[in-house]
Amino acid sequence: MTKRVYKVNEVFQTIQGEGSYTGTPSIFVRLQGCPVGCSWCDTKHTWLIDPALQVGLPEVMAKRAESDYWAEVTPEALLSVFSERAYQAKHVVITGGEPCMYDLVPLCNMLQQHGYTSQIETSGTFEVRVPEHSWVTVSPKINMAGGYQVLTSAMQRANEIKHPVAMQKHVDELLQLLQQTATTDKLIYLQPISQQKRATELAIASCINHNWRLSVQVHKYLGIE
Ligand SMILES: C[S@@+](CC[C@H](N)C(=O)[O-])C[C@H]1O[C@@H](n2cnc3c(N)ncnc32)[C@H](O)[C@@H]1O
Ligand SMILES: Nc1nc2[nH]cc(C(=O)O)c2c(=O)[nH]1
Ligand code: SF4
Ligand SMILES: [Mg+2]
Repeated sequence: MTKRVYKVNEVFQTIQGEGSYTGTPSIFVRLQGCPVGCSWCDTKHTWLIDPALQVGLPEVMAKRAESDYWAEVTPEALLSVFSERAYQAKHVVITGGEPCMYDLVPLCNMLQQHGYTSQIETSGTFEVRVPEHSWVTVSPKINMAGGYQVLTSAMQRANEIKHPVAMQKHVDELLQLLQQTATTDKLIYLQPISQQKRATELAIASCINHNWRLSVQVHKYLGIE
């Protein structure tokens, strides 16, 4: 039987700042662990699962800053926290770390049973184990140092593809991946890496050129989580 327990780094309510749900009040559940190793990753504190850094859910909920502490949490305990905190958002974004290291089916089904929609933010380097009703955002990490490859099945399951870019090489890699995986029917977003001016200009020009969409990490411009 699937073990219904997840290693959680943080839980918070904010506005979704990326992709097609941008602007949607959302509860973020950030899972611990990612082996992909993107040099520009903005959540490096989620990479390692250090057994010495396991704490309880109350300690995770009490965090005031990013840290690599994590807690083992069941879907039921997460729902209790949502109601204790009186969260109003009905959309739950499961991110990480790399959330697809986990079987997300029990969590997403439980959320749906309680009236929440779910969205997964994934690199597409693990099999995507989610129910059909979950919205899947694949942010492909092409030929990362760790040897991680984007799975064709993840590209096929995606509802949207959101590709971080800083250089023309990143745009070319995306074009090649879309061709290789015969991806023609997805929403495609380019997301400038770390709000750099040149990355943003490149993303704007490439979006216009290819008729893709722009995603600018709105939360970082607003200074919110
Ligand atoms: C931190 S990742 C976690 C989920 C999953 N590991 C992934 O990569 O999709 C969430 C999103 O942030 C993007 N991201 C991470 N660091 C970024 C940065 N410095 N600038 C722009 N986007 C970034 C990722 O590409 C991904 O779309
Ligand atoms: N506001 C907000 N929107 C986000 N969209 C994706 C995020 C992520 O880290 O996966 C993220 C995040 O960390 N904050
Ligand atoms: S796959 Fe996602 S969490 Fe992992 S290193 Fe890359 S951006 Fe960060
Ligand atoms: Mg983020």
